[in-house]
Amino acid sequence: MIRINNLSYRYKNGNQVLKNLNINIKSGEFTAIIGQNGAGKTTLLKNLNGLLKPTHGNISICGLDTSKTKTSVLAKKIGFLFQNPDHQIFCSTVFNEIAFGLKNIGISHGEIENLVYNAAMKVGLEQYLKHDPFSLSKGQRQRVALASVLAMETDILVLDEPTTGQDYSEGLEIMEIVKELHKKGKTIVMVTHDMELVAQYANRVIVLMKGTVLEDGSTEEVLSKEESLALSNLKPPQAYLLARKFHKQGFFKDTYTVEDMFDEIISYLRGEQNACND
Ligand SMILES: Nc1ncnc2c1ncn2[C@@H]1O[C@H](COP(=O)(O)OP(=O)(O)OP(=O)(O)O)[C@@H](O)[C@H]1O
Repeated sequence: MIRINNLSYRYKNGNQVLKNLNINIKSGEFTAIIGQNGAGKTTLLKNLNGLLKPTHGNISICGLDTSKTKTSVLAKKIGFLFQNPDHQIFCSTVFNEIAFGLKNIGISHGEIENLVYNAAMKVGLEQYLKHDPFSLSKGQRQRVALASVLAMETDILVLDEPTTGQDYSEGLEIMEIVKELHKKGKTIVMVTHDMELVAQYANRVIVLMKGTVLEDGSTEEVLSKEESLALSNLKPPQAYLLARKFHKQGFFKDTYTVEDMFDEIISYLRGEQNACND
C-alpha cells in the first residue's frame, strides 16, 4: 500500500527533517508513528499524502509515485485527518464540508448526496448536515473532518494526533470509529503522543528520532524496548508495564491494555467461581 524508499525531506529554510527513511506498510495494517516533538512525524505524513514532495527518494501510494501524481488524484487513495479540525473545516454547513472533496474530484451531484449521508452516518452526525460546523463541539468538529475524509472512500487513512485537544469521551468516540474502519479493512497510519492509544489500537509501531527510524516492529516488540523508547522520551503505558510483570509470572499472555486485563481477570474469576459451584 505504502512504499517509502530512501525518503529525505528538507524544508526551504534548509531544515533537514527526514533522513533516508525506508518503510513499507501493508494493506490492513494499523501503524502508529511515535517520537518526541520535532522528530518529523507530521512532515512524514504530509509527504505521504503529497502535500510535501520528497527532496530525495520516493514514495509510492497504491502504486502511484507521490512526486508525479496530483494531490487531487492521491486524495482518492489516501485520506488525511489533521490534528486540529479547525485547520480543515471551512464550509458553512456540515453537508458542504463533507461534500467539498467529492465535488473537487468531479463526483456527480446525486452520488454526492449518498456519499455525504453515508459518511455522516459513520461518524454519527447525520442529523447535523444543515448545521454550521462551528456551532458544534470540538469533538463533533473532529468527526465532521473525519466524515469529509471518509466520504472519499480511500483505502488508507492517515491521522495526525486525532484525539489531541479533545476530552476523554470525544477522543474515545473518534478512536472507536477508527477501530471499526480498521476492522473493515482500512489501512491506518496514526501519529500520536498517547502511548495508551498505541497499546490499545495499533498493531505496528514506528519510532522516529531526528528524522530516522529508531524502532519498527509489532506493538508488543516496540513497547518492550524501554531503553530505546527512553531515548525519545517515551515510556510504555502503565497498564503495559503492569501486564509485563504479570507475564513474567505466567499471566496475561497477550494483554497490554487495562480493558483486556480486566476481561481476562473477570473470565478467570468466573472460571474459578464455576469450579467452586461444581
Ligand atoms: N514549514 C516548515 N519550515 C521549516 N521547518 C519546519 C516546517 N515545519 C516544520 N518544521 C520543522 O521540522 C521539524 C519536524 O517537524 P514536525 O512537525 O514534522 O515534527 P513532529 O514530530 O510532528 O513534531 P510534533 O510532535 O511537535 O508535532 C521541526 O524542527 C519543525 O520545527
